[in-house]
Amino acid sequence: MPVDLSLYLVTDSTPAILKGRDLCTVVESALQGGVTVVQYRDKTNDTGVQVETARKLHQVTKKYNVPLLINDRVDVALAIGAEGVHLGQDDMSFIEAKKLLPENAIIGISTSSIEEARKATADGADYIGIGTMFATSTKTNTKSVIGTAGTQVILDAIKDSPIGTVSIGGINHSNVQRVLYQSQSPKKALDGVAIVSAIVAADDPKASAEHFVELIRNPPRFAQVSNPPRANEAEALLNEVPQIIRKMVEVHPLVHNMINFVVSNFVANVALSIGASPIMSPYGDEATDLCKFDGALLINMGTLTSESVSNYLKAITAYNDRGNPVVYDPVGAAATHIRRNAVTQLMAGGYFDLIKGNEGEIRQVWGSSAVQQRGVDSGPSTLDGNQKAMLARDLARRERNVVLLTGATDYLSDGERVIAVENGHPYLGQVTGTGCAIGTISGCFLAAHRSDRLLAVLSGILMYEIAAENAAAKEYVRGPGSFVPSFVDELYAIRTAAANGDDSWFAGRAKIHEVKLDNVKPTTSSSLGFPASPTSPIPVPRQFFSSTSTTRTFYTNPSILTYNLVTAAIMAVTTRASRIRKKPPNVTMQVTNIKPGNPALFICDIQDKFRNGIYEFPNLVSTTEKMLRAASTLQIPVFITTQNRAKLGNTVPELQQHLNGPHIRADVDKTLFSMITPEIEKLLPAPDSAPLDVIIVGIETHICVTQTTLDLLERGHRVYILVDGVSSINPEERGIALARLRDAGAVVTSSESVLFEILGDAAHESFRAVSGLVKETKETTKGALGVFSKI
Ligand SMILES: Cc1ncc(COP(=O)(O)OP(=O)(O)O)c(N)n1
Ligand SMILES: Cc1nc(C(=O)O)sc1CCOP(=O)(O)O
Repeated sequence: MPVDLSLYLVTDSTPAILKGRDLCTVVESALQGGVTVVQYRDKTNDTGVQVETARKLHQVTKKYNVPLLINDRVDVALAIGAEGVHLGQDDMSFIEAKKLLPENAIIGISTSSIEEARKATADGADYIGIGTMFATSTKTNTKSVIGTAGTQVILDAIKDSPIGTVSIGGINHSNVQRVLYQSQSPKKALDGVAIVSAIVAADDPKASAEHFVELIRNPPRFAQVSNPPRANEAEALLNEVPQIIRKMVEVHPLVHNMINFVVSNFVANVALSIGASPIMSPYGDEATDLCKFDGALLINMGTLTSESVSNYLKAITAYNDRGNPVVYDPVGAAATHIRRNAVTQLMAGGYFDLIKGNEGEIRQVWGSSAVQQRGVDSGPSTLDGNQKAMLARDLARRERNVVLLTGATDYLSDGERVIAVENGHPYLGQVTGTGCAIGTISGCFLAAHRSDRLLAVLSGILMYEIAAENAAAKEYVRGPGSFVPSFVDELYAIRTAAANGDDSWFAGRAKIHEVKLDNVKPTTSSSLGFPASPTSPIPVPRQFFSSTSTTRTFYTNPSILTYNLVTAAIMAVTTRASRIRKKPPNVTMQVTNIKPGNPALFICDIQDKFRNGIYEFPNLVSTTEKMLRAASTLQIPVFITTQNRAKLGNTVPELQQHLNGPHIRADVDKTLFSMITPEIEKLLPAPDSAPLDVIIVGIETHICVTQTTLDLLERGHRVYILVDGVSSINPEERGIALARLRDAGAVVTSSESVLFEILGDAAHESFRAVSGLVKETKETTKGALGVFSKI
């Protein structure tokens, strides 16, 4: 039965959301506002009350000719003759529900991965709920937060099916248009959004629903129509650049900079010199007024503080709502946990017309957990030109915006066209703020010319980099110091020439070409949990200086640290262990000082049935519990297996309470001895991504732990076996297995040692929490080491 999913209301009877009001009254008000489907979701009342409430709700929904679906409970749906049900992955299966329900009943299934979506599609579900879009306090035990990027991947995977789709989780008036716009894959879009709190908790559910209807019907103000490709795109663009520069000078746009304090003055001068009007304001609330000048907003997170992200989000919302351009410069995106979290929050919190960064930053935004950035330097480049072009294109395609990946060659893409720019001068890489100023300049051009964002940003880059070349060529410029005033002068000179209609400064100067990627495979995601980046696992040093902002200065509060160019040592350690079963003695291993920079925790078969047989089982459980708690604090992905669960029982109850949360990536029952089952294999990073640092605990050391370790080493991952976290029935087997695995290339270490290696620094944001945990568990740690350290 075709159903209009566009505004799908999911009810909630908890006092925090319903606020003591009558559910039927709230739902009726929402129906008056335009809700198209209602799902009765009741997690608190018992069956009798649910049947009674559902019956009353049904009277209401029937008046509006809107289907009523029942969450989880096929029996309740049958009892009241509801139009259908919504089932989660742990509820009655689709097949069973189909047997019980009338032929034309609507059945929706919750999905959060490609596999679940494909299965629901193949089974014949009417629609899928795709979630969790954004973290939400309405439901805190959701499996994974997948955002627009994850949703897009799922939609793409089922693009050939007519199945209906709705997104759920954290959707409200300020993000609904972005959700619909950014999650759209080329061939399939969402059919609607499912909302709980933004309607049920609203003071006026009718007005809330009406507002949603209005927003859903219209594209966001920042939506772009893509321009048809032209035969000679680079040349066509170049023909337009001078007039775009003239336009920017005439418009005299306001550029609102939320920028790091180190470069603020320089950037303001650059903006003035090109004819724009800069304002530096880190105060989010001010954006409500500032956005009315219809200029651009720049978010540059170079000197992030504990208040920055909330201020940025306020400003982004104000500019997004007004449809004014927002530029994101994720300075030092991969450098620290704080910055990585900030990237996640900001990417989920708003729309960026342009994301601009060096290779390391753009890779972090793409989602690679492999990126290790030192300060805000890009770090050693691991991508060749085509790969950078592809990364810029694929990020722009995914986010439906424009991406500028800066470096000796800049790569600029709107998801279709990719333009490489080779202008600039090495002095730019020697002056603090020259990279940041590109973000500001781009904002000015985006504000002045909105119909083609790629052309706008390209015009800004060319003005900037040609000015740098002109400045460096002056005979009085002897180095970066004298370069700066000359550069500001040259920007001003181009602005003046442009204002006078003189384009001679531009003739023959632009060094750009279009990069054709027709035969290059897109950047792929091996799974939603581990978005792959097109990187090689072994970084190679960069050979050249940056022309723009590959290298930047690392600012931290309160002290300012400066790291210079790309001289950082490369911490590439190759673990090449061969699986002995397959390839006898040809084993090479050069691990010297590896650090678990990309950790994952593997918990192997800690099941009830083994409790009495395994040597020192309680000690093994206490170490595992500590590691699980630390994993939750540090958000380390966790993979769990059980061996033949039906026969040997579940993971022991002591650990169950720690097996929830988005960091729990898999809980798989297996018959294989190795944990690397097909399900888990699919969740591992793609072979061309950076390896994992897998920490293993569990049983038995010489069987499942051994085979898991060998499988991981064979795939190029690094493995850390915790002596105080693995055991066997015969204690002697432990020692033999650990010695063998160490020879094969694994690191045999202790839980405490690995935790402090992950922290690396007492200044780590989680240091207090983890050291507190270590202190709290010191007795059990001592007990475990007492029995397990004698290998
Ligand atoms: C439209 C829609 N999508 C997803 C869900 C979540 O359902 P489920 O996974 O069963 O979780 P609970 O709702 O039971 O907590 C939904 N209810 N509706
Ligand atoms: C019921 C539900 N299911 C989710 C999922 O991710 O499957 S999120 C969710 C709650 C959505 O509530 P709100 O609109 O208030 O954020």
